[in-house]
Amino acid sequence: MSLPKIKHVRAFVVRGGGGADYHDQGEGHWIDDHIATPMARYPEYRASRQSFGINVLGTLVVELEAEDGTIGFAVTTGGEPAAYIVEKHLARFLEGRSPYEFEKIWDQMYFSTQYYGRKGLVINAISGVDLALWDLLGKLRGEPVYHMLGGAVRDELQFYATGARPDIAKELGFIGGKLPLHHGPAEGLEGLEKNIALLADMRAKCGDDFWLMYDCWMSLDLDYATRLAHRAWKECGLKWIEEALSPDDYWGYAQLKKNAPKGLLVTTGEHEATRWGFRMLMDMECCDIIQPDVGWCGGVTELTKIANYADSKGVMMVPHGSSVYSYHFVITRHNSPFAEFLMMHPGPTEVVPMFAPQLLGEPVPVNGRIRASELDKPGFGVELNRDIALHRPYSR
Ligand SMILES: C[C@H](O)[C@H](O)[C@@H](O)[C@@H](O)C(=O)O
Ligand SMILES: [Mg+2]
Repeated sequence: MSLPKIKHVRAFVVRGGGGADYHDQGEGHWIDDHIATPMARYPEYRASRQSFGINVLGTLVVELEAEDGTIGFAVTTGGEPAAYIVEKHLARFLEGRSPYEFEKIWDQMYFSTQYYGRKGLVINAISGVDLALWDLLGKLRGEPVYHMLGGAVRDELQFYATGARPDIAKELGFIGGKLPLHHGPAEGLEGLEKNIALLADMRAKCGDDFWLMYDCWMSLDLDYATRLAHRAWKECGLKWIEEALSPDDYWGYAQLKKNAPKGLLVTTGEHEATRWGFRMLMDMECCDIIQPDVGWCGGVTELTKIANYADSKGVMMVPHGSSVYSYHFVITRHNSPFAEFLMMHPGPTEVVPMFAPQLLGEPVPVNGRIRASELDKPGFGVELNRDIALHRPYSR
């Protein structure tokens, strides 16, 4: 069965914030409210992650048009530099090729950029192209991506919620709430006590059975992470400590996993990339759960390799919140028993689509769940909102 070949590759950026670069939010949003980061050692960059540029890249939209006019697309984080890489470097490996050649296309995109890529922005760009390719495949075949990945292993997805209000997440039916950590080592013991006090307050509001997690966004050192882990677990029943250390500190994570109290899970991976990076995390026994972002780790083609290796080692794989791009994957995996939902409402006091306004038809959890049948649309089941300000900086 042959399919129309890929005719055009286009890379757009979106002006006006929000969307796939979900840290690009307005004033007063919980996601930019004094959250601990590696830059918090500089007081001038402590109050807001936007102050040091967390939102500097912006959204990348990759669009693939087949010979018959069918379009597949995807969004991820990358903005103009990623658009340059797509148009000037990666497009040559797609135009004139069959969408079925996603393995060879991925291989050529990765190894042709290896001399300057391997992680970060380049792999974000490759991920965006790969996701658009899977969307195009599904649109051409009239199949949802999850069918092409092997079909659902359960009837529904269940979600934990990331945001500043786990108490509200519980009322909305989520299975857990992941809080952003607010204070890192630069704020000393006083900051640690504030971290514990906030968690204790949420534990009192949520009761003993509701999962509570801390997301540390790479902000800690091993000693602080060890102390936080023990106190948060013992005093507040923390379920997991996430991304405590620098993604490059595999040795630190391996030691943190040894230091952590039995019963507390150590998780990381959203800023890791490719099968090789995740093999390092798993072979060095750095964590209990790997958390790749399918828009940053290499796309579906690479996440399949990462997830299979995790499955063979008995490691859970719960992707970092990436909307439909992770939902279609998680529903097909036994070692992905639940998924993340990033609460993009400013409070957050209500459930709103993650990649709004860019995606039309984006499903959202109801009572903390999305039924597999809601994903039964071709490709990733969403359409690009063409009323937004799309700009193609490197048109050819
Ligand atoms: C809430 C965290 O600080 C990040 O903003 C979040 O995007 C990421 O770490 C996550 O796990 O959702
Ligand atoms: Mg995280």
